[in-house]
Amino acid sequence: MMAQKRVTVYLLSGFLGSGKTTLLTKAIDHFTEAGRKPAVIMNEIGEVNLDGQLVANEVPMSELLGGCICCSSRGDLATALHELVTGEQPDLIFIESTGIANPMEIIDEVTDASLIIPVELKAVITVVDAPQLLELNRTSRGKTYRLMKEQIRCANLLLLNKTDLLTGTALEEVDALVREWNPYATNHFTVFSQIDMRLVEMLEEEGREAIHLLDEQGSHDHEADSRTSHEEHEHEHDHAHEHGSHHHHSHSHVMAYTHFFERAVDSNAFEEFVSKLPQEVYRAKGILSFSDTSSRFLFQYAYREMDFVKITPKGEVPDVAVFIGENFSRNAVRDALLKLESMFDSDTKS
Ligand SMILES: Nc1nc2c(ncn2[C@@H]2O[C@H](COP(=O)(O)OP(=O)(O)OP(=O)(O)O)[C@@H](O)[C@H]2O)c(=O)[nH]1
Repeated sequence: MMAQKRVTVYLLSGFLGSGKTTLLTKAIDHFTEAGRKPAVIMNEIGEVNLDGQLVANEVPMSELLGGCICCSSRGDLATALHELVTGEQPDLIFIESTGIANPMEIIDEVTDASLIIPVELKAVITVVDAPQLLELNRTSRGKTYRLMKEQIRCANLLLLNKTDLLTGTALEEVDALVREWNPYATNHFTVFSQIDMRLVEMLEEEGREAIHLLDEQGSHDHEADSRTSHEEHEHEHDHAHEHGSHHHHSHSHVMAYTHFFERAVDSNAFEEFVSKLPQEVYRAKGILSFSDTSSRFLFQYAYREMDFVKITPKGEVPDVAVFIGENFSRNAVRDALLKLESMFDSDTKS
């Protein structure tokens, strides 16, 4: 069966007060004007949603208040996603996490949800409070600093925000620091989170192999999606530095690839594929039908261990697997899975 249309999910990450809500309101305006329907999941540590006041009333919004998504009971976020998708049929959903959230936990929860709800996490956008990061880097390097590092590391797109408060050399310093932590994302200096929203649109297109959106304008330099070797990255990285470019685009820093199976695959062949996953893929999960078993299985993979549990999903759930990692080739994983699917051309069980 063809996979049903998925609602794009973007995770907005960044420390307290970095400029996430400022970005969110701009993104909502942009997508609404472009004729698309955005929805929002707001997570606040406090009991009231103040940021929500800044979002236009007609934008469907789900509020998770009184705690951080990453520590609250698992399932709240999935419930919110489910309600928005079924009740509002949005085209895209922005999740604004609290500034203290560990993004990996949220990525994990959204990708878990994507196994049973038609959503797909397309990218993590992290807003960095550039002056604060610089300050912490020079002084304490404590817990906040480490959290900011986590938020930066898992981003596909990085906004180095509040640059109006920094001088030229400080900008270079913060840019170098962030690049060291995450050479694969694109960095953009921003004031009041002002960026070209086509960069956000491009993240959505990426999964569909349409990565040349901005290339048509001739203004940006993209690496091909299939470039995966470390050397090439290093080269590109150095190259970008030589030219002092702040537009280092890399599309291999994929934090999630979602594969929808069109047919059942052989269980042994699948196991072998999983055992050979590159080590950059550190997490995977899925719901699968195998050509050689009668039951469906929930598949889990973490720290190079895999696990299969028989399940009977409730409702219509497609065969799907999500791969999470840093800097792995989405194409390589996809091609290997397509090959598994075509192993038994006569077997069309789904
Ligand atoms: N000077 C300066 N202030 C900014 C910039 N971007 C945002 N701000 C201000 O910083 C404050 C926090 O911005 P928000 O967008 O609410 O930040 P947030 O990340 O959503 O904050 P939390 O929801 O508390 O995590 C607001 O007063 C913004 O007006 C910037 O580029 N420069």
